[in-house]
Amino acid sequence: MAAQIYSGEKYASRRREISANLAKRPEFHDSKPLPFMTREEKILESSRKLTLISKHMNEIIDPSDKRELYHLNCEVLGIEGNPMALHGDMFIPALTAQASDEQQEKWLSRALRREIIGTYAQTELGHGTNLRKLETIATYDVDTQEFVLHTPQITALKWWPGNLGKSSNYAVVVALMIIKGKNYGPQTFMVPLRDEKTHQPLKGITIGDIGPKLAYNIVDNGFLGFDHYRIPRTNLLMRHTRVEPDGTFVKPPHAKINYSAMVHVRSYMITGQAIMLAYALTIATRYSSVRRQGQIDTTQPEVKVLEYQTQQHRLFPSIARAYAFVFAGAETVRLYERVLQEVETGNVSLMADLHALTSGLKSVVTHQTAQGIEQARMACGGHGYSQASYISEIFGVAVGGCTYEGENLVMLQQLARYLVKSAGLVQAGQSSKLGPLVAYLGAKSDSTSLIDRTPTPGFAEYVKTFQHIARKQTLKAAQKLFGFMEKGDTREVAWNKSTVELNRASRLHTRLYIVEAFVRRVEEVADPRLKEVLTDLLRLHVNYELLDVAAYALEDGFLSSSQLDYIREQLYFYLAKIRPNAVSLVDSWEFSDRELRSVLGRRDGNVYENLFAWAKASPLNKTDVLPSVDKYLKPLMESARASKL
Ligand SMILES: CC/C=C\C/C=C\C/C=C\C/C=C\C=C\C(=O)SCCNC(=O)CCNC(=O)[C@H](O)C(C)(C)COP(=O)(O)OP(=O)(O)OC[C@H]1O[C@@H](n2cnc3c(N)ncnc32)[C@H](O)[C@@H]1OP(=O)(O)O
Ligand SMILES: Cc1cc2nc3c(=O)[nH]c(=O)nc-3n(C[C@H](O)[C@H](O)[C@H](O)COP(=O)(O)OP(=O)(O)OC[C@H]3O[C@@H](n4cnc5c(N)ncnc54)[C@H](O)[C@@H]3O)c2cc1C
Repeated sequence: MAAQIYSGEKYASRRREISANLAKRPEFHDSKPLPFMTREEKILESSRKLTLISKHMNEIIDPSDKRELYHLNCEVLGIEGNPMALHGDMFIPALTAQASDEQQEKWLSRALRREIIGTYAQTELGHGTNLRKLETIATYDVDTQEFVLHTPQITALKWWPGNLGKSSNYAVVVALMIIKGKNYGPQTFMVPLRDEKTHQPLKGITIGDIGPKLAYNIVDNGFLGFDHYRIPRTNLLMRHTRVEPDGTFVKPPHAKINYSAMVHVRSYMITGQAIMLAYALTIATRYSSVRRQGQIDTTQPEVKVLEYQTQQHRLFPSIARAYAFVFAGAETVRLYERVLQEVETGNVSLMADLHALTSGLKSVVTHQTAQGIEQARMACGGHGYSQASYISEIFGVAVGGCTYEGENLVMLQQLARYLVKSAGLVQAGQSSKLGPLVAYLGAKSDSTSLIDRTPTPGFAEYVKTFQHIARKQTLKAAQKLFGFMEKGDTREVAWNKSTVELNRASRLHTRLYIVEAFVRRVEEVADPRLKEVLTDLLRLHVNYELLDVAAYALEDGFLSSSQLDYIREQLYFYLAKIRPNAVSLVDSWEFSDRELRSVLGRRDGNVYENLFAWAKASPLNKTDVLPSVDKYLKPLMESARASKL
């Protein structure tokens, strides 16, 4: 099963080897539990381990293999980030996709050798979503052939970029490019921020950390201001866009080609989110198979809480989603790598499809992941609320994904733009022009769903039902938009009046895609035992997801209430059927205890002993009497006692 999750036996077994190798190297382990450290201690500890990784990486992994590096980072550095997180996630991808060969020789090679540390500085105090209204300006000075970077007002301060505050000495900065008074929109520049020897900020740069966040606090998200700060013309990233010495602008082959670093993260983060969801479910499912509370049969001992149907309903559909997301994530990464290669040859035809797909997936997956993690925390009762479970940190990191790389409701609208265009083609009788991701929009629905109308409905009946729902909502939302426009609204006003419906269409389209990705993967599985378990999980998934969106199919009679009853019964049947395999389904992700960092979710199942040992190690228990008691509480009680006398 691990080979299914990790798209092949090779990487699955490499993960095991890497974990086994690290188990023998105590210097790579957390020196104490992360929840017992201050933010400063965590940053120090993470930097220590980062240095070790840089020194010994070649002994443990093939550093050219992104997935091996990812696993090494998960084991050693964990999810709370590290001082070079953005260096790998965005700085290097931005240089790879946007720097010219010459620029890559100058900077990318140094970045890859970790001679310099970089980040991606785009978002500002006043603007994150609307990139066209960024306020940092890069004005071209033809005389000196330099760009002058400037922060004209407080809202133009860069704000949020990861590792900007304290760790990075370079950044790919996004600024509005002005040449001879003309605004050429957001462009990307390579900008030195700190002296390479002293790490002091360079003259003209104001820089620092933005302070603690909900989670992800090892990362020093930062602020950055420029005071007429000059960089050479050749620091504009010029793989696709160019500015000649005389200020002539040479257009890229696609207007949004400079957004590639964002598309990179959106493509990869689907898998990252699936893994965080699986972390939380591993913890909660293991704990639920140890925790005993209450009885189902009063003549029998107390049961494991995993026997309760409500507990299964709380956890198992999310287990299915974690599998679905990791399968969909593998597809987005493949498409991203393909598009990256095609763009190199000047073919930008798939950029819009990739953008639409990743915008929708990013939004749906992060939202459902956060929901699933929070349910997993609640499924652990009181102990879920303790940081010993580590689920609160997993939640905090994962839920950030709803905001970063494009706020979810905004990104759903990006997909909606694509869907509306596709609906326009259908309306114009040009369905043959629809791309493969939306070809179903041009098909005709059956009059009713065939679920429950054939002896054992296959996945095709479910897929057709999801297609019907997504198609109906897309065409309806597009019709609403077109209707407002016909009545005289501008497109923008009409769009704003239709966005709740449009975003619904985007979610339904994306959920259909996720179901299809799951079906595609299960169909490929050859091993019959594995296929049976995955088929059960997929059946749980399709029934659960369909129930969740059934209102759309009930309202036009595509599904009847008796079919809905059938779907509910199927769901309950598969909850029970999956129960014996539940722990194996989470164990199949093969997370080591070190990677999971959860006292509650350890493989040995000694929950109570481990919790007690953890509590005893809490910094507060170092002394029996805290200074706060000596200083305040004792005098308070003493004076209360004295006044009573
Ligand atoms: C490897 C990593 C693995 C795991 C990660 C795990 C953890 C990560 C941990 C922490 C976080 C790390 C980093 C976080 C970083 C950041 O957050 S960086 C900042 C990200 N910011 C955003 O995402 C901003 C969101 N806004 C936008 O993207 C854009 O402004 C916009 C909303 C898309 C609108 O852009 P714009 O105004 O320029 O465009 P429109 O006029 O609305 O649209 C014009 C047409 O362009 C098309 N378009 C837009 N973007 C793209 C694209 N990227 N590719 C292709 N096409 C694009 C758009 O669809 C329109 O097309 P049309 O409909 O045909 O006109
Ligand atoms: C953990 C974390 C890490 C980050 N790392 C980086 C980084 O490394 N580099 C970087 O540059 N940035 C980074 N960011 C910033 C992040 O990308 C932005 O916060 C994000 O893109 C959202 O933009 P915003 O903050 O401007 O939100 P806003 O756009 O202000 O959103 C506020 C509300 O307005 C709504 N809204 C906005 N526009 C529209 C619209 N057109 N239609 C309908 N509703 C709208 C949103 O849906 C939301 O409800 C990070 C953020 C976080 C939380």
